[in-house]
Amino acid sequence: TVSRPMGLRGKQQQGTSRIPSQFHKEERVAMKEALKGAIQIPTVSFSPKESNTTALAEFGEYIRKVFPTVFSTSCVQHEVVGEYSHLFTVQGLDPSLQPYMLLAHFDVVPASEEDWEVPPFSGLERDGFIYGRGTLDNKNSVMAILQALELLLIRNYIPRRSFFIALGHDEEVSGMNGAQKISALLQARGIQLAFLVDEGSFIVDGFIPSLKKPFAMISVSEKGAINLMLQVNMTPGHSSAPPKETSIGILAAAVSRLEQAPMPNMFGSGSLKTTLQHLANEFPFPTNLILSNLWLFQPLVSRMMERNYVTNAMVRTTIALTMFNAGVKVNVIPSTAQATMNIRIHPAQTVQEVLELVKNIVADDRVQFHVLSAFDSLPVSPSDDQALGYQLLHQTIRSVFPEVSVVTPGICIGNTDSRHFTNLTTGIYRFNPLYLQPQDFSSVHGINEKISVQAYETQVKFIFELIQNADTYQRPVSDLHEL
Ligand SMILES: CCCCCCCCCCCCCCCCCC(=O)N[C@@H](Cc1ccccc1)C(=O)O
Ligand SMILES: [Zn+2]
Ligand SMILES: [Zn+2]
Repeated sequence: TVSRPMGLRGKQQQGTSRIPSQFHKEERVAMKEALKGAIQIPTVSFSPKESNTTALAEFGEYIRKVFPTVFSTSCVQHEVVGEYSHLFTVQGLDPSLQPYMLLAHFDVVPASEEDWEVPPFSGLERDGFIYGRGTLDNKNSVMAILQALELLLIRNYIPRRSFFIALGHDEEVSGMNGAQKISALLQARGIQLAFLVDEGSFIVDGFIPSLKKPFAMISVSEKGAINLMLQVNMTPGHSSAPPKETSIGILAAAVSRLEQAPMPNMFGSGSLKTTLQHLANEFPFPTNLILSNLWLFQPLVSRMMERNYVTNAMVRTTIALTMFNAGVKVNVIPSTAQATMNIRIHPAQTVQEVLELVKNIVADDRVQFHVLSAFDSLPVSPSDDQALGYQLLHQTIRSVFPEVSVVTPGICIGNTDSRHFTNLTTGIYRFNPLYLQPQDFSSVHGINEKISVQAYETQVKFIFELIQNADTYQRPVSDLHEL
């Protein structure tokens, strides 16, 4: 499918000429150095209660220093929210246009020095790549958004459509103090957004072996989640005379049953089916035929999707055992054993349905269930011809990445700060304008996270174009006739 963005025409905004996304050599050097400096500030979120607050504050000082025009232009207002997060309001010339939001986060997950080829907070450049924690998740977006705005303002660009830039400081530990407070603040001000763009998907390359060409996936929803703790209490005692069953044994058997019984495959009622239908013609024979006839081959394709961890996560609710605690001494049988799991809910299921399934699989009354937190999957944002945010992303992908022939809606298997903004818009799109291969995906929250200098420049270019495209949008002619 060579899909074209509908409803957008490449017209210039009246009175303001389009600014080409070409950057001088000095600007390109400055932009990569600015990213390196951002990586060097260890803005680590360890837990909801523990983060490197010195680094979070330093980051605020840093962006003031490297983006002076953003902070000194009268059409841009800046506020600190929740102590460390940042909200920029860029006032456009035309108040009749509904504002949008660009969202990103600058906290990062921890990184242990010894496993990396280069120190994770060095921002070192090697063979055309900048290394470090946050280069893909998500300081690249934070810096690229501010960089693009800085460059537009330096060129005297005045936006027509107002927009917000929200930069969260605690996304990696749930976003309750950053994104959620920004959302509440804007709601109190009566703001409704036309759409919002956040992290969460990419131009994906090499995740499906027979698909040789990369394609852009814009995530229009994200999975729900449950953090669930299972606990077994039994009588403690001397290990020399053990009972037939212990708290540890009972709990281990319960979690093993969960691992052995995956949740049902929901391929038929999920967005991966739509994604694959968009991609059908990109596959060689006979896969193209199979994907074009899912009415017949759905059972086969749904099983194929289970073979890879990422596509498996797109077709079902997954359960990851992440913490297991019991016992304090080698000759003491402990009274309590606890296992904590992180469940990611497929949009076709609810929190309640999943909890019921889990209870039925565990099927042991001695196992207690403690729901630590839970939320359903996020609403599906529109991706039709009239969906402004989706169409603007589509248009911008086609102009900045002309080699990418397919743009498709998809689902984000992780959670993002964007989930705190459902009160402000129905158009939430998760897309990072970067190529992502399976090895890059492993580096996110893993080791040797890196971004190529060229990819970062392209990300800046993408946002530079997106902001201008948001100002030149015109409703399709067919729509106007209906008025
Ligand atoms: C046709 C199929 C093709 C396959 C495409 C493969 C695409 C792979 C792209 C995957 C991108 C996943 C990006 C996920 C971003 C999630 C960010 C994140 O880690 N968020 C945390 C947030 C969180 C939530 C709650 C508590 C603490 C943190 C997360 O754990 O989800
Ligand atoms: Zn992230
Ligand atoms: Zn992350």
